[in-house]
Amino acid sequence: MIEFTNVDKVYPNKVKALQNINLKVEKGEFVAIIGLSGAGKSTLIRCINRMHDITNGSLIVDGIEVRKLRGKEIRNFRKRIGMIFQSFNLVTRTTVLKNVLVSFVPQLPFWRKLTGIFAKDHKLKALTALDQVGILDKAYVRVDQLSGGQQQRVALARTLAQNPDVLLADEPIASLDPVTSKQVMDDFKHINQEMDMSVIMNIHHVEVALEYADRIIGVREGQIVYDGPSKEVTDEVLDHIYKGEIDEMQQEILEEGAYV
Ligand SMILES: Nc1ncnc2c1ncn2[C@@H]1O[C@H](COP(=O)(O)OP(=O)(O)OP(=O)(O)O)[C@@H](O)[C@H]1O
Repeated sequence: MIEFTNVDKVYPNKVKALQNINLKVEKGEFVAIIGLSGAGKSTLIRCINRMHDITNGSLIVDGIEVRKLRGKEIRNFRKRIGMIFQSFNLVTRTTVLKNVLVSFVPQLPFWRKLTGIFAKDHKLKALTALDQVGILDKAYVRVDQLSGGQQQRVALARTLAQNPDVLLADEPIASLDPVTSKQVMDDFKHINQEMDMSVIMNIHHVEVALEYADRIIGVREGQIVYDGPSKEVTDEVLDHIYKGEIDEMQQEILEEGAYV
């Protein structure tokens, strides 16, 4: 379980990215975080795995007070929290399997790091993860020969190989076409349901968020302005979350209209 209590995040440049966040996410939930660019979505997600430190309040993940972790504790904690990025972060000139195996490198003894020889059980875990996202047949293919969607699946497999409790995803479909986006979102849904893994995802595509997530969190100017089931998200709720943008769009339409 993830619990934010009165969390603020102020960056060193004094930007208040999060203000008084109160939020609980239970195991197995599929949560989408939506909101305007700059609303604080990435910051919110990145506090969970301690990529960013919170400034005030308390953030507890599976009973652990995240801000109190130090050194090795942070590394061990991060293994339990999978993170998927928009940009896949893969080594494209090598095979799919090696990219998944990379996730085990921090756990290897020095001689294995040096020789690049992976243990059998790591290979097995990596191949199982590739199977879970449906690209086992690509294990020995170079990553630069895969499509964008297949590359995102490799990134997903690399994260799954660590068997995390939670999957955080920061705009995972932002650079994908609609068909590929659907495949990747189906993967997330499948993992969420079959493996009972919580998914917390930042996403700009509102219609996709509503289709796949069970719960929507709307963020505006660093604050949660909606938290509820996807089914209950109405146009009024979306207006409230995206208020600034809609007002600006209306203004632009009106101004353009004046020139017609
Ligand atoms: N490392 C940083 N240092 C200083 N300010 C930052 C940093 N990262 C983000 N910010 C600021 O914090 C606010 C929230 O940013 P954040 O990236 O969390 O928003 P977002 O909703 O994820 O935006 P987008 O959808 O464009 O990715 C913005 O005003 C942003 O400029």
